[in-house]
Amino acid sequence: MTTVGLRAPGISPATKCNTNRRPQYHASLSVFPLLSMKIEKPKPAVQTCSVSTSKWRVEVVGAPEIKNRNQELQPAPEVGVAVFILKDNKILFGRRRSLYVAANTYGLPAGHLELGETYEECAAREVKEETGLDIKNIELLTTNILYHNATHLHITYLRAHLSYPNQTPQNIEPDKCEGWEWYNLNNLPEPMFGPLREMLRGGFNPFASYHCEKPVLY
Ligand SMILES: Nc1nc2c([nH]c(=O)n2[C@H]2C[C@H](O)[C@@H](COP(=O)(O)OP(=O)(O)OP(=O)(O)O)O2)c(=O)[nH]1
Repeated sequence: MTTVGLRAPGISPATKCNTNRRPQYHASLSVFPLLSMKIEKPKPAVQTCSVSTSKWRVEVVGAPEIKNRNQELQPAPEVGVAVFILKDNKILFGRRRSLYVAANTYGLPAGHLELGETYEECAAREVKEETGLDIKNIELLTTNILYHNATHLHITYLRAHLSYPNQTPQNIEPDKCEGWEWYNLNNLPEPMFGPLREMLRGGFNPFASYHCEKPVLY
């Protein structure tokens, strides 16, 4: 297991990320075809919930800092998404204005999950709200766990393509973002949101194929 240091702007000091996490979900029943024939899988009672299991899952360790603070704690972790929108060989980035986390850094369209939403639905909604773009082929990539001051974030990264290739991004929330631009993977904008930079500089390629399982919650 390799553990590397991670110091990210906007993220608590003395953070570390584990870049070699094992997938947390087991092989699907299709690995055992005979067995799977005998087991009648129950149908999901609720909508499928998707969880990424890629090796690029990053855990930014800072939990003690949060646990040891008795005040100002949030009642529960925040759950959100960030979306790599891919066009030809480019990715859409925007520079955030001064907000609490990720202030003044370049990042992806992102936002928090609303009650009852899947990650994919959240991705499509946040992208539309922030850029005006419609997206398709929405796929899970990985989840990062971040601790920042009193905040505990679970951010799932997805990727998607434009529904209509001629669409151009609009800066729909100018109070939050300076504007959106396409960047090549070998010419990424700086300063970039720390955990995102760690992934990309560490070799994560949002264009590549990754094996992401989609377990069903019953
Ligand atoms: N903007 C952005 N945030 C990211 C990225 N990666 C990542 O982990 N985050 C985290 C930090 C943010 O606190 C969190 C949610 O994004 P956000 O702060 O832009 O959310 P928002 O205000 O637009 O959304 P909402 O609360 O209105 O739903 O996601 C990224 O690439 N871009």
